[in-house]
Amino acid sequence: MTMSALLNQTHIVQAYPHALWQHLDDLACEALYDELSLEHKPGLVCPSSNGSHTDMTHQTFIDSIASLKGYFATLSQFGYSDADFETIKAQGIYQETKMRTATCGINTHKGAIFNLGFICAAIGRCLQAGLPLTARHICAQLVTCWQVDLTTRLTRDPDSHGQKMQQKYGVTGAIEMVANGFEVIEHQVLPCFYDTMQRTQDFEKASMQALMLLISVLSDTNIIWRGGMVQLERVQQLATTFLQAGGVHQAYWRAQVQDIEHYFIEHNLSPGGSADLLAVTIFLYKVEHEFNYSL
Ligand SMILES: CC(C)(COP(=O)(O)OP(=O)(O)OC[C@H]1O[C@@H](n2cnc3c(N)ncnc32)[C@H](O[C@H]2O[C@H](COP(=O)(O)OP(=O)(O)OP(=O)(O)O)[C@@H](O)[C@H]2O)[C@@H]1O)[C@@H](O)C(=O)NCCC(=O)NCCS
Ligand SMILES: Nc1ncnc2[nH]cnc12
Repeated sequence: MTMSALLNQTHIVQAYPHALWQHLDDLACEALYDELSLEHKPGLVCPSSNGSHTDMTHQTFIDSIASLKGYFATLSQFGYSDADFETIKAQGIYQETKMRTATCGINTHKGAIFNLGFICAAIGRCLQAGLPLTARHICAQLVTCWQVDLTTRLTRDPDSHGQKMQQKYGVTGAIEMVANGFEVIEHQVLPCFYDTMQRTQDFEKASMQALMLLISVLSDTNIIWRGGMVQLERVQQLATTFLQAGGVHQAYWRAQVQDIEHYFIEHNLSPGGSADLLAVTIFLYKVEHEFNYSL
């Protein structure tokens, strides 16, 4: 980021704070919408398919995203004003209740409320500290400000699917992902997204390549919940094979993605954690892009 862009960023937060929080809120909701709009996501809800889900549709997700509007602005402001961990947590819990009201009780974006919420709080911290809004700085702020709180002060629900899978198989899940500052996104998935964008200029391809990379490396507790470790390893292998063969850079990549999609549906699997982290990747891309080049 150039010095003039950094000055602009500081100037904007001081001169137009509400416009900035609103802009971040819009970008986060857009990222969720981009994730939802991507077709042929294996096992996930897409515009033309409910994937492996019987209780939610594309409209359920649209309603869910609508219920999230404003939350990301609030979390960014909380980060900027150095709100304490309990305040951030209470807002996340409140937002989960709003989401469930909007979706008639269905869990659409529980993971995203947590992941993207903390990313926004970290963006607020960066703005307060005068740091450029890059993935590196945002992820570093997360670790510095909240790693200890996340690992020691967040009450774990022994009945959640994620915690049950951690107890049973010793895998890490959503809490560790945030507490470790989204290491896998900063160092692998976001660079993969940029690389694919640069090579193809195609947002759909970049999103699919990033999603497949996420599926290949993540201990996605949604997959484990429905299919155990055996299915987690199988789908990680399917995604790895796809990427090693060239991923979306192959001529017939769509046919291969559809084969993977069929496998997920046949085995009733859904990579909900990977979907959330695709939205996080897209959001970081949008933030880096907007704040480094547009201001
Ligand atoms: C802090 C919590 C997120 C605690 O999480 P916990 O460890 O208790 O696990 P879960 O409650 O099971 O939820 C975690 C959600 O995170 C996503 N996820 C899964 N694996 C990973 C991973 N490795 N890394 C990051 N994120 C991951 C995933 O969310 C998505 O899937 C949900 C849809 O799933 P669906 O297939 O419908 O599954 P279910 O309805 O659960 O079951 P079936 O249909 O299969 O029967 C959807 O939410 C996606 O977003 C996991 O679900 C949090 O629970 C918590 O404590 N919240 C309270 C608020 C709070 O403290 N907030 C902090 C401040 S913001
Ligand atoms: N598109 C999607 N389908 C199912 N679960 C999800 N969790 C987050 N996004 C999802």
